[in-house]
Amino acid sequence: MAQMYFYYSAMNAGKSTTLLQSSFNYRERGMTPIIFTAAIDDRYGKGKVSSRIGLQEEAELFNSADDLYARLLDIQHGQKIDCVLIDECQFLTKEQVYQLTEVVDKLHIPVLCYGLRSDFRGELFEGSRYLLAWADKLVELKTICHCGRKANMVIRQDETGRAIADGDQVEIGGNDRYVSVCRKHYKEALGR
Ligand SMILES: Nc1ncnc2c1ncn2[C@@H]1O[C@H](COP(=O)(O)OP(=O)(O)O)[C@@H](O)[C@H]1O
Ligand SMILES: Cc1cn([C@H]2C[C@H](O)[C@@H](COP(=O)(O)O)O2)c(=O)[nH]c1=O
Ligand SMILES: [Zn+2]
Repeated sequence: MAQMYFYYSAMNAGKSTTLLQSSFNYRERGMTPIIFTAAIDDRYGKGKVSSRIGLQEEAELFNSADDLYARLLDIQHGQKIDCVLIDECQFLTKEQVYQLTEVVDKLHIPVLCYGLRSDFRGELFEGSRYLLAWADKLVELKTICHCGRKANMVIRQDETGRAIADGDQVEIGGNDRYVSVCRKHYKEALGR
C-alpha cells in the first residue's frame, strides 16, 4: 500500500539531506523518484534541491497554482514513477496536499513530503496543517538548540540579530535570517 509521509522539523535539521538520501536509495535499486521543490525558494538556484552539506539534485518546481495530480499524471505518461519526494512542503496549498493524497490513493505512488511544521511566529504553514491532518505517517526530524534541548521553533532575526515577532509568513532565507531553538529560548528571544 502506498502511503503519504510528512517529515517535519525546524530549519537545519537535515530535511533536504534526508530527501536526497531517499532519492539515492530509490535510484540504487533501479527505481525512479520524482523530486519537487517550491519555486519561491530559490536560495540555491532554481530547479534543484540542495542540502547544507553540499548534496544536490535536479527537481521539478511547484507554485501555488499548480495541479500536482495533473502534473504527475502527465509525467507518468512518459515514464514510470516509483515515488514522489517534495521539499519545502510547508509551501503547498490545501488543494495541493489533497492532490498528493490522490497520487497515493489513485496512482498508488508513495509521496514523501519534507518541510517545516511552523513559522517564526509559531503558526502552522498551510501545507503543514493539512499534511499533519491527512498524512499516513508523521515523522519528526530533530535538530538541537544551543542549550542542547530539541529545537522545535524557529526565530526570524532582523539585520542586527534581534528576534522579530511579526511580519509576512513567507520570507526566503537561511542561517543568516533564521535560527532553530527550543521553545524556552524562543520565548526568551521574544521577551515573553
Ligand atoms: N559541512 C557539513 N558537514 C556535515 N554536516 C553539515 C555540514 N554543514 C551543515 N551540516 C548539517 O546539515 C544539516 C542541515 O541539513 P539540511 O538538509 O540543509 O537541513 P534542512 O533541509 O532541514 O534545513 C544540519 O544538521 C547541519 O549541522
Ligand atoms: C521559519 C520560516 C522559514 N521560512 C523559509 C525560510 C527558508 O527559505 C525555508 C525553510 O528552509 P529549510 O532550511 O529547507 O527548512 O522557509 C519562511 O518563509 N517563513 C518562516 O517563518
Ligand atoms: Zn534552548
